[in-house]
Amino acid sequence: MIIAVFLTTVLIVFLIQWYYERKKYYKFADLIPSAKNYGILGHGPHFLGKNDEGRFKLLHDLCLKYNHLIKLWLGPAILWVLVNDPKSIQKVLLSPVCLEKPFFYKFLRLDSGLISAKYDVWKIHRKSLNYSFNLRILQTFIPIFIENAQKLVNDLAVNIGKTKEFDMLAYTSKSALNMICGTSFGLDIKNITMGDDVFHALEKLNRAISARSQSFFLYSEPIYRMSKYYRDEMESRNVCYSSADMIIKVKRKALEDEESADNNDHEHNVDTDELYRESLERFPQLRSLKKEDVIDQIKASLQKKVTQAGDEDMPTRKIFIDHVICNDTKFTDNEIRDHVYTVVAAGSETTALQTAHTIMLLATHPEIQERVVAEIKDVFFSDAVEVNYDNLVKLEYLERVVKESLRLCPVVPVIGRETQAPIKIDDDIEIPAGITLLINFYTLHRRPDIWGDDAEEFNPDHFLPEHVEKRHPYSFLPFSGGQRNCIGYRYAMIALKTLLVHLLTAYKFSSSMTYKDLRFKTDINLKLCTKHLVSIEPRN
Ligand code: HEM
Repeated sequence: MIIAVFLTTVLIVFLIQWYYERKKYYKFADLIPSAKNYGILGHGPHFLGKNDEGRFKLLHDLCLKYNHLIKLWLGPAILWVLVNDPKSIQKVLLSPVCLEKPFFYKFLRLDSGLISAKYDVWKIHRKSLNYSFNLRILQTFIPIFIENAQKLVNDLAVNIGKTKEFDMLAYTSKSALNMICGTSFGLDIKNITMGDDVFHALEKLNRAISARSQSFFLYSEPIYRMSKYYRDEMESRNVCYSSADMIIKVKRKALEDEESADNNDHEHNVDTDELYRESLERFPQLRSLKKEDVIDQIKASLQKKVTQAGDEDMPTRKIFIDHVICNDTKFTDNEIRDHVYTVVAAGSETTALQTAHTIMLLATHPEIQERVVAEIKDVFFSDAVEVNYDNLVKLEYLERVVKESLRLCPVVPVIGRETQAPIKIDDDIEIPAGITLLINFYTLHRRPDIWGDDAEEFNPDHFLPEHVEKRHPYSFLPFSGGQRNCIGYRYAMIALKTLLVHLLTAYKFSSSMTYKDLRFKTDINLKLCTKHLVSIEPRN
């Protein structure tokens, strides 16, 4: 009895102390506005009973209304601060104390993948992987983008003349996955057994992770493990991991074969007797050494020269997979797997969705579609004009169309950061360490005070240079900003433009849907609530 009273008293004292400490720590939050707070339930009841679309819309409306900062309590203990205006967003994204990702990125279970890695791991890996995304490497990908774009055009041909509309995303998804395999892994998807199964596994995995991040109760690992989502996640993860492992195995073998072929060539091509004679002529002092020793020295120095030449060239030479598995990076097997999986997950669905969203915008705006096509015809006026980087840069209107699509449909609509030290957002508010900050790009891109009265309209002229220069540079952030921005942003822009040039040259896209029918929801990425329904007619 005495023990029970004692333990209860200790627990009560502990809870009171915890409550006051927490109150003191979160005092800053009193200065941040919010919608009605339901005490111990926080702001949860606002979101209750809403579907994915409703929750996303509510978040958008709240961020528009509280256009500087807004707080959201998820129950009594979890606080999120949404940072909404370009000036504050710039402060956060450029701050060295906001490079950490919040707890929910752990749900991805990719400890070394760039998206979710802890800051200390991320900074080493990002520096190393930047090499694989430099412009010189990306330009060498254009033939692979073209090959995939032509295949996409051919695949779509079955829909010519059909009255029933088809789902554009189903086609772009496979194409984007093939592109990543071809470019980042140097693989031809036909030669490996990665296809529909990986594609469906990635979708299922995204659904499970997204369901977890949107349900406060599933944050607890033991509770989540009892849910259907956990089983789905593990099943899909196995499929993705075995494909990643296979990619690594195939590439390791190819690199080993290449290396031994190089060595053999090298040994076969070198006439050591000839070199021995030459060396003795140039360096008579070598005559005092044994012939075998001299030849060994010659071979060693030749090998060194080959390696050094390779190293000099290293930053521009290696595609992603060769870079992560080569010995220079010293990545462990688990790290390599996380990187491979991250690039598939981060690079394929984003490119697929953005292409499909852009096609929907053009299908619902025929006059803009015709203007892009006219520009493409101007630049590629004959079959002899190549689709290469320089010619893609000439497509200024297409560039504005792609940017407008990224503005209205940023496929990564919301990101998170965690403060590692206090950060002053404005004169009144200093946010302490350990707080989760969210940035909602979808809302930022639709603020009428930044984009004007036609903020909700699809108007590529929002990106005319005279309009761009009047806006705050952090008003448009589809690829995020600062050091932890999207490593693949140039890749994505080149891939998108190459796909669109081929699609729009081959077909005229139309849809029975109107622009107003395009409603959005988010799981991890920004999705349409409906399918991307279009029909096509061949262009001549
Ligand atoms: C339209 C296409 C794309 C969009 C809109 C996009 C957007 C973004 C955004 C907003 C982030 C920041 C995420 C965060 O902080 O939580 C990000 C990160 C990342 N993206 Fe992309 N992305 C696209 C395509 C790609 C492609 C094609 C690749 C790879 C080939 C890629 C690889 C990555 C990686 C690895 C990160 C993590 C970077 C880091 O933290 O260092 N993305 N992306």
